[in-house]
Order: sequence, then C-alpha cells, then structure tokens
Amino acid sequence: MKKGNSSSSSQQQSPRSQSTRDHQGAQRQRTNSTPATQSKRQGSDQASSSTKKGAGAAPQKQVGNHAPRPRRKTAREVALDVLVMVDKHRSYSNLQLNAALQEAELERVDAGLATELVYGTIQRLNTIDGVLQLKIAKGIDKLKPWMRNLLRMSLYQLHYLDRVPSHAAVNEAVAIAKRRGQQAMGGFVNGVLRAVMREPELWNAPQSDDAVKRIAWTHSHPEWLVSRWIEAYGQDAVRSMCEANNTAPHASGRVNRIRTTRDDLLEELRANGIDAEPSMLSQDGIVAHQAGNFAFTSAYREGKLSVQDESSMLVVEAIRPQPGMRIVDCCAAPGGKSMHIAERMNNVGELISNDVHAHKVKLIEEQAMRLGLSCIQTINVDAAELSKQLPEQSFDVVLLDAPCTGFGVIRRKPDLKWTKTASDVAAIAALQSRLIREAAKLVKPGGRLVYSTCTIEHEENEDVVQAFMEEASHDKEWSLDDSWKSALDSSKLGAALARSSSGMLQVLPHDADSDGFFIACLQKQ
Ligand SMILES: C[S@@+](CC[C@H](N)C(=O)[O-])C[C@H]1O[C@@H](n2cnc3c(N)ncnc32)[C@H](O)[C@@H]1O
Repeated sequence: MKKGNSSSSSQQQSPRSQSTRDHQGAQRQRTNSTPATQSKRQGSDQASSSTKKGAGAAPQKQVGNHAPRPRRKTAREVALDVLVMVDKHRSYSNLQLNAALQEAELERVDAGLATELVYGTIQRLNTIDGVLQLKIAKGIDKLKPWMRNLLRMSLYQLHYLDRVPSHAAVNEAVAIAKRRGQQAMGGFVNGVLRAVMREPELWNAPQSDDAVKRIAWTHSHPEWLVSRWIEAYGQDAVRSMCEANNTAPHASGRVNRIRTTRDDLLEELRANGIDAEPSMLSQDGIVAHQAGNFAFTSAYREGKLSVQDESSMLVVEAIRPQPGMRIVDCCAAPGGKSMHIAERMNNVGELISNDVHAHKVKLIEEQAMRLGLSCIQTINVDAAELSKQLPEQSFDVVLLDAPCTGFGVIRRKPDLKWTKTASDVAAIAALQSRLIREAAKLVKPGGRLVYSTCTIEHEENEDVVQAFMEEASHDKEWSLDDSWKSALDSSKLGAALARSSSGMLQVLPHDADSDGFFIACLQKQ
C-alpha cells in the first residue's frame, strides 16, 4: 500500500483500492470507439489464458511439411510491444493497442489484461519512473526501450494491480527479459523489481508543502498541467480530477430516436444481458457499468444506438435542434454530434457536416447511413474558409466542436498528458480563435453559435469565447445565452453549473463520471 504523506482523504486512499477499480475498469471499455477502430477489451488478469496454455513456453512442434507456427504472444508481450512503440515513436496508445490486439488475436481475458497494462502503465508513468530512477544507477533513459517499458509495466502490476500476484508479475517479467535479451537480463529485471518490492516507501509522495508536486506524484500527472489546473480550479478539484483521469470510463451510448425509444432500447439491451440504465445527464443517453462495448451489440448494428460520452451529448441542449432547421457542423468527424443533431431534427431539415480530412468525412457518411439519417450532407473544406463555401448569415445554428488538446478525455487517452505542452495549448487556442470568427459569419440574425471542446483549459475555452465577444462590434451583435442550461440536470451537474460563467458550461471529469467538456452558446441579435 502506498504510504503517501498527503493530508487529503483522496490522497490517502490505498492505491490498491484505486487499482481494484482501475482493474475492474479493464472489464469495461476505455474508449468510446466503434467496431472499426476497437478490438475486444475485456478480461481479467492472473488467469491469463495464453499464459495458462504455455504460450510463452516451447515452440509448437512441426507437423508434416508445415512450417512451425510462430509462438503466439502473451498478453504481457502484446502490452510491452505497444508501450515500446508509444515510447519510441510517440504513437497514440489507443491506435497501437487496437492494431496489436487485432494482430495478436488474444482471448478476451488476455485482451483485457493487455489493455489494462498499456493504459495503466501510461497513466502512472511519472510515478513509476520516479521510483525506477531510484533503483537504476545509470538512469532509465540509458536502458533499451523494451527493458525500460518491461520494468515500468511490471512495477505497474506490482504496485497498482491487486489481482496480479507479485510472483506472477516478477516471473513473467523475468521470462520476457530472458527471451528478449540474455540470461543476465532476467537477473537484472528480477533484481530491480525485488529491490523496489523490499522498499514500499519508495512510492511515498514527496515530503513537501508543494501541492503541485504532491498531486503530480500521487496521481501521476505532469507538474505544469497540475499547476495550471490548480490556478484555474483549486487544489481540491484538481486532486479529484486527476484521480478521475486514472479510472476507466463506463460504457455510454445514445438512442437513435428515429428508430426506437430509450425505454425499448434499454429493454432490448437488458434482454441481451447488458445492465443498461438511463443516463442521468442526457435524456438520450444510456450507460452500463459491466457492458463491454455497445458497438458490438445488434442494436448498434441495426442503427438504434451510437457510442458517445454523456458530456458530449449535452451539446444538443445548447443547439436545440428542431425539424426543418438549417444547421452547420464545422468540425464534424467522426460525426457523433452531427448524428445527434439530425436525430433531434427527426431527420427533417438541412444539416451540413464538414471536416477538413476527407477520410474522416467518410466516417460521417458511414454513420449517417447506419442510422438512416438522410438530412445530412457532407462537405470537406478547411473550417477557416467555410464562408467561401457556404452562404453567410443563413444558418439557424452553427456548431464549432473545435479541435483541442483533449485534456478532458485523459482517462481515454492517457498519453495526451505526457505528449502535449503549454505551447500546444497556445497554438490550438490561436486556431480555435480563427475558427470561431469564421463560424460566426454563417449564423443568421437571431441564430446561435455553439462552441464546444473536450478540454478543460481556460485558454481554449472561456478565453476564446471572451476574446471573440470583445472583438469590434461583437458585443453589440452577440450575447451569451444561458437559457439552454435549464434543460440540464442540476443534481448531477451542480458543480459544473456553479463554476461556469453565463452562457458557458465547463464539466470536469470528476463532476459526473463523464468526459471533461466545455460548451458555450452565443446568440446573434
Ligand atoms: C473534436 S473533433 C470533432 C468531433 C465531432 N464533432 C464529433 O462529435 O464526432 C474535431 C474535428 O475537427 C477536425 N478539424 C481539425 N481542423 C479542422 C479545420 N481546420 N477545419 C475543419 N475541420 C477540422 C478534425 O479532423 C476533427 O475531426
């Protein structure tokens, strides 16, 4: 058990209890992705089926003239390969993992373990590295990437995962080291891991009054981010938020109301053994705590259901789509919000869904086809030049769901916290400012501009909106519209509503166990 020095109750929480939740999280989904982009991610750990079958043991015998089949990778080897790729090439962990799981054809239980090891190790990276540095005299940067990541992944199991027995984690690590290196490599790994196990106090948070350092260490976030967030939201909120960023999200989806009702969908899912419940955040949402991925259900295939986070469903409350409206979604791919808007329009009216990437526009079209939404037309232009393509002042609502740093979705994409920098925030905020000005040109008098992001950075959110409002004549032409918030459930979103300025909503990841998300609604006079 970690013996932290923090005075907060959340920091005193045993990493074991945290890890139990983390690990159970592997039974659930880490991303709200669809079958095209996600492999099965369920499973437990120690009963790793490939391990039991001796997948890590002797090569299979040659039969007849057939060449011997290559030995199948174990869950830990799959996870290690993904971690090495992410470390060496800064690849996205979710994409690498999906590709690796598909190639390895692991059984469900092993795919779950590999998923947990990849996400968990990346989530806890700076704490694990801090401990490793104390035991590796030459420093971890001098280690070969596979060795560095093998040690990281093994320490993650030893410290954060309840259900992996220590001897299993150490033995597996030693076996992998021997296969990848030489006999001596096994000894080195054994020595480092056992040295850390002998000194559990290595994991203690720094003895410091500095809240940034303590939170960054305890919840494994970069200090620059923790420092920024404390300034924006205060210590308590940041501690809770960082803790939430290390937990796995539950499954969440959205009913397609032109195909079925939420009650009928819930009944259908329950009949198929899924413990689906209505979302407390969105009238169109459903959630499930033990489900795998909604995208593998027949309801999904039949277009009755889409995979979407609950926070992101709140955007339609600001848009308030009605049949017959003309709406533009400036940055629409892969299409989650466009589909939601079209469903609320009852598929009547005109929705133009744009994205700058042609291959992503195809994803929008595929979703529209699956859901039977014919009111959507796609276009493929840079949103900074949309007014060259579309008539100005002619749309009831324009949605700018802007590209952003994604710091609201760290629980789904933990690598974001290690790869993005303060200058990335500034650069993306500059782009967002250009895009909001262009999007505003399309709104007709009396219409609305809705700006949203899946980040929690003031610089990308409130500051972009305020800067737009303060530009010449905008304060006379535009006002912040707060009326849409009356549709929100204050019992779940009370904290978010209390912290948000007029017309805006900032949801943090720990508010309602959903993604961090920002929405602003601007009304044109
Ligand atoms: C936050 S995502 C949009 C998610 C989408 N609204 C949904 O609900 O599924 C931002 C999108 O903006 C697109 N994008 C980035 N820069 C753009 C630009 N200059 N013009 C148009 N689209 C852009 C990206 O390709 C990405 O798909």
